[in-house]
Amino acid sequence: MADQPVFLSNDVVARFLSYDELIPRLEEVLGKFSRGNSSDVVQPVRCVIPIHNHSGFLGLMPAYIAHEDTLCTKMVAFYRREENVNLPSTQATVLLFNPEYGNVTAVMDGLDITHKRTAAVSAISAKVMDGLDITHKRTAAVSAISAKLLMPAQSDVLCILGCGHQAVSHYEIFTKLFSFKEVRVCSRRLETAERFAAGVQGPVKVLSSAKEAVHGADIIITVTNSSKPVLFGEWVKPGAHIVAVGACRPDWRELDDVLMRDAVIYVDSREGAAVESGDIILSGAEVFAELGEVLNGTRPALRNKTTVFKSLGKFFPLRTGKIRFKE
Ligand SMILES: NC(=O)C1=CN([C@@H]2O[C@H](COP(=O)(O)OP(=O)(O)OC[C@H]3O[C@@H](n4cnc5c(N)ncnc54)[C@H](O)[C@@H]3O)[C@@H](O)[C@H]2O)C=CC1
Ligand SMILES: O=C(O)C1=NCCCC1
Repeated sequence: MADQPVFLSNDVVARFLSYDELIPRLEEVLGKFSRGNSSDVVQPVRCVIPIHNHSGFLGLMPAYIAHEDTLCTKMVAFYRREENVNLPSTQATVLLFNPEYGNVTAVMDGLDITHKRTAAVSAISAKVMDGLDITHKRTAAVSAISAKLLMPAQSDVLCILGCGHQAVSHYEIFTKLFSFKEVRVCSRRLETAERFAAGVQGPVKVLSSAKEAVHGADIIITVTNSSKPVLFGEWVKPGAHIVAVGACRPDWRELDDVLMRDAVIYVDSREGAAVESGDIILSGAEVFAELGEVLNGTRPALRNKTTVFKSLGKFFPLRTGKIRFKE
């Protein structure tokens, strides 16, 4: 008879999630996923149901990695919240299974508990920064992989549009991995951007207009919960790299048609993009490659062109070998 599953709170999970380990791990899984032989890394397009009464969605994200026998699923609820609503914008839980017996061995908090309590109003508290969770770290790490592959060789200016939770993890990893001369932020409300700037550890310039914020930027990260474009092709410096993290529903946008038409489009999963990305579906843009294909060397990284990485969220890097459970 199997033991009860263990519960791993965010602070325990966080100990296993250093960016130094996350990045190579995610590169490995992204590459395997894109190999075409789907029997090794199996990750179907997530199943998402609307939570009509609360303007939210629940996504189920199962994954099996055959060569290391890892079976898990993430369950994520996400909402488009107004900033003054004291409710979380994302909640996530990860279940880890014994693949042979099918029993659950671990339940992992996918979001920091402090974050859950304080989200929205004091979203960018120092505590959130200390306890960045699976969802925030994984998403930012994949974005950093896209930047490693696709941002211009000389990238001096980083701009982040949106100043919520993902902005924090993206700021953290991008300033850790790369050296920018200037980091700019802009959010829907000036006070949110100012609170962000006061909370992060490092220099950042707050701008009140997105157009001014992105002017001349070499890399632009959109981490908003907007359903309408926040970034327009005519503002973007030719050759820039855009990491588009929000707009994970087929009728939501962050990028306009001009940008989607003029840029070379990379995704985490072609299949997922065709079903979930409003920026791709509604603009009719063609996907050029998956990040995994670039990592595998089967598609090129066109660094000299304007590139967009449309992130949708996949590939959580759990490995049972790292955490030992009694079964
Ligand atoms: N691609 C992926 O793997 C993942 C995507 N997401 C998505 O990323 C987005 C951001 O997530 P969180 O940071 O957790 O959300 P959040 O709710 O904490 O922050 C959203 C931010 O966007 C800003 N914003 C909204 N409209 C804007 C506009 N027009 N211009 C500038 N800023 C604007 C808000 O002011 C807020 O600061 C959400 O859409 C979320 O669903 C979240 C997790 C993973
Ligand atoms: O991968 C995730 O986690 C999420 N993806 C899209 C929306 C919210 C969370």
